[in-house]
Amino acid sequence: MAVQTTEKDYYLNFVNGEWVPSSTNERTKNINPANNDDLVGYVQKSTKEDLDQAVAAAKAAQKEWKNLSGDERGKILYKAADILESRIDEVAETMTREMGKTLPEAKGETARGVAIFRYYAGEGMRKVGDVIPSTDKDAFMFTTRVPLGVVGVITPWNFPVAIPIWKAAPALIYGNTVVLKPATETAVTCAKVFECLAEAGFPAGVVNMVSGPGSVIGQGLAEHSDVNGITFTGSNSVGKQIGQTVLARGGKYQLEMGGKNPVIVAADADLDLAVDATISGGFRSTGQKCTATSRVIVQSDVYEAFKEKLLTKIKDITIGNGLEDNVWMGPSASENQLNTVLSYIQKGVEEGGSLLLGGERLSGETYDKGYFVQPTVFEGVTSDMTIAQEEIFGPVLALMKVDSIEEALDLANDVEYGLSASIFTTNIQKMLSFINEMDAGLVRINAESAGVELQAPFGGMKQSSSHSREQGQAAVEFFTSIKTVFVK
Ligand SMILES: NC(=O)C1=CN([C@@H]2O[C@H](COP(=O)(O)OP(=O)(O)OC[C@H]3O[C@@H](n4cnc5c(N)ncnc54)[C@H](O)[C@@H]3O)[C@@H](O)[C@H]2O)C=CC1
Ligand SMILES: O=C(O)CCC(=O)C(=O)O
Repeated sequence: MAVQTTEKDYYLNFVNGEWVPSSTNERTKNINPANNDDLVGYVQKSTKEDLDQAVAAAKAAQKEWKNLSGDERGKILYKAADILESRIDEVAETMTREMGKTLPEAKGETARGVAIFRYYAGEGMRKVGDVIPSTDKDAFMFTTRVPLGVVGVITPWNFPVAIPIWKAAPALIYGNTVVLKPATETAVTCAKVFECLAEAGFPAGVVNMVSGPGSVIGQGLAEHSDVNGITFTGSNSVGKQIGQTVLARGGKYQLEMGGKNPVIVAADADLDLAVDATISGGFRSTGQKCTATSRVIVQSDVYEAFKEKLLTKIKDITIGNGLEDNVWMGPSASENQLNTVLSYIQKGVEEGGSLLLGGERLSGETYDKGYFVQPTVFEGVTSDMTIAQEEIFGPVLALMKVDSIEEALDLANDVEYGLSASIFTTNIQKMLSFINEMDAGLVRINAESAGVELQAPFGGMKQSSSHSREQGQAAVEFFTSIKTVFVK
């Protein structure tokens, strides 16, 4: 196996079992968003020609790969898990340097990647179909599943290890081959995951990675007639464009997009628990999760008490370079993302929200070379304001006061998204109303809005997804087709 770099800090594409530069040899420089003097590495700025080579390799490898037994494919996934586990510290440190989340979070995410590999490795030994009684007494009818073929995987920068793995691992175990386009912002971290895949011994062409601009490599994958399915996580606008492109050529697609996730705090809630979960859900990963809490809907009886506890605790948050001990929140992942967050904050003020805390870019010696923003809390936010409707992807909470749980539920549902939602209450009737009435793919009771478990289905309602689900057993629905067999 060729080594992954031609020079220190240069990361190549992985195509047909080899590490290769892009055909133009152009690169993008990735720096640490906590300290822009820190160079993380250079990644390939690939072209359509590079992509075509990867797709051709994946297509050529697919038949032999699908004809292995599930157990044989699973053994390679187990090996990938072991290799990633042995490199957890290095991969996590790269993640922290490349996109800013704190080292404990990055380690947790890498460990989750290991567990996802193992979960899907085990899938190779599980049932693939059902026996269905035929109306003909002499016939035998059953279902089996077949892979799609070549799967294009387009991933974002906010979970640079877990998302590529939770899409690629099920694709592979069910017999598909993969061409993955990582977000450029975190393509070094993804290259390290691919080093693990390269070492695990996948046959040439089964897994490929091509980095480069979304408009060229992402759009190129969506348009490619030899790519049978596209799985995407990222922004709503790009997701919809991909969906339309793939649909137009009759391919299969799966989109996981934004969220505008509420937490409801009922009058009977354990307020300390609700405060901790709101902070964790809203500010971990600097608010850059599609499952992040962004709207906090509080019953008026406990509004002032909740607000006081929340603001007191937020003031204790330590902000800085996520590699340092005792730092709880890192920077925004890029200058672009920081500017997006600051512009939403400005809009919040202009549209009449009251800024209770934060709202500024952090400055001073620790912060000037990075993209740090203060944890920010608004109150007096109404549903018609931009910060109550659009995904911010930053550490910004909007407090909204309501008189009843019915009003809270109406407000919680009054957005175009429906990914995740939480309620804090000790009352069983309120829990049940919330479970029934909340339009979200993930509803959580007395727990923060983020917190996806790899063995459970994950995906959103309304504009948050293509109405499909990924992870857990649900993944089989996207990555395979059912074949109904009738034997007589
Ligand atoms: N649902 C989620 O988990 C995520 C949501 N977002 C949201 O999107 C906003 C913007 O973040 P971006 O990184 O710009 O997201 P994005 O949607 O532009 O990027 C996601 C992936 O799509 C690729 N891509 C970009 N343009 C493409 C195109 N025309 N065709 C095909 N692929 C394309 C990107 O290179 C990346 O790999 C964030 O502020 C956040 O609100 C971003 C990342 C993850
Ligand atoms: O909350 C999580 O663990 C997953 C979030 C996610 O899928 C995302 O932000 O893209």
